[in-house]
Amino acid sequence: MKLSKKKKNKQTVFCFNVQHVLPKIFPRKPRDFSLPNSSWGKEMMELYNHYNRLTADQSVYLCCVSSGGAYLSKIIQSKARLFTRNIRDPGAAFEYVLFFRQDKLKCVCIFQAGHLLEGPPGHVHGGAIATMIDTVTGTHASLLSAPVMTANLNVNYRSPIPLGSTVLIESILDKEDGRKMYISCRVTSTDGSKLHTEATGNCPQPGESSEGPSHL
Ligand SMILES: CCCCCCCCCC(=O)SCCNC(=O)CCNC(=O)[C@H](O)C(C)(C)COP(=O)(O)OP(=O)(O)OC[C@H]1O[C@@H](n2cnc3c(N)ncnc32)[C@H](O)[C@@H]1OP(=O)(O)O
Repeated sequence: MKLSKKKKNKQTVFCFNVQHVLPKIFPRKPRDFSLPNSSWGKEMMELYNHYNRLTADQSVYLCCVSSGGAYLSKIIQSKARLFTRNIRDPGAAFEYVLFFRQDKLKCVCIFQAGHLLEGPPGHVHGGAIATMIDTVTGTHASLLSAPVMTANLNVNYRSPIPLGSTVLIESILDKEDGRKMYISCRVTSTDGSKLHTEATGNCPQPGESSEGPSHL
């Protein structure tokens, strides 16, 4: 898989952009969702600025995963959106920005959970948390190797995440075994003092005979 690095708004951007990689499959114009918007709270902005500064030394990259697409019918293709980016109202759902720390082979995601992600009253839905974990681990494994599919994801919810709050989602590579990447992930408060969720996942590159995204 080809990844490109480019300078953008003084950031070094690790452009994990399906539009760039797969122009035939994802033909629509990409849109960058990783830039700050008016919905971002103070914590989200401070953390973004912190990691953004680190991009200057080229060991940290901002990962832009923007609009997606589909390889099915033209109708689906024209309507498809990357799940985590499909609600256009800023701040309503998944506000996140993902950085890849090449120095530590680690991904750090700053995630602000919007009001449409409610599960238990006042707190974030477990499926929304798993979605973000899957996004981080899947992107991480793909950056380290080639496009992967999540085969297995184990999630342990340790403490609820208040709706509207900002959390850190950090993933590390535990083990690589052939085309399987074992990634673990922790969701914590931004100061790291509170553990919200832990997860482990196995993300293999699909085999040639797989129905998975050999198209990726
Ligand atoms: C580009 C934008 C990116 C944005 C980031 C978003 C990331 C989102 C990630 C996802 O949500 S992916 C969608 C959810 N996942 C799926 O739909 C996957 C469905 N499953 C499959 O397509 C296939 O089962 C899969 C590609 C995962 C594997 O099929 P293959 O035919 O390629 O391989 P195979 O079945 O031989 O398994 C490969 C290895 O993985 C192991 N494996 C397979 N399924 C497993 C499982 N469930 N648990 C543990 N290990 C598993 C399997 O044992 C084997 O180990 P060994 O090589 O040691 O023999």
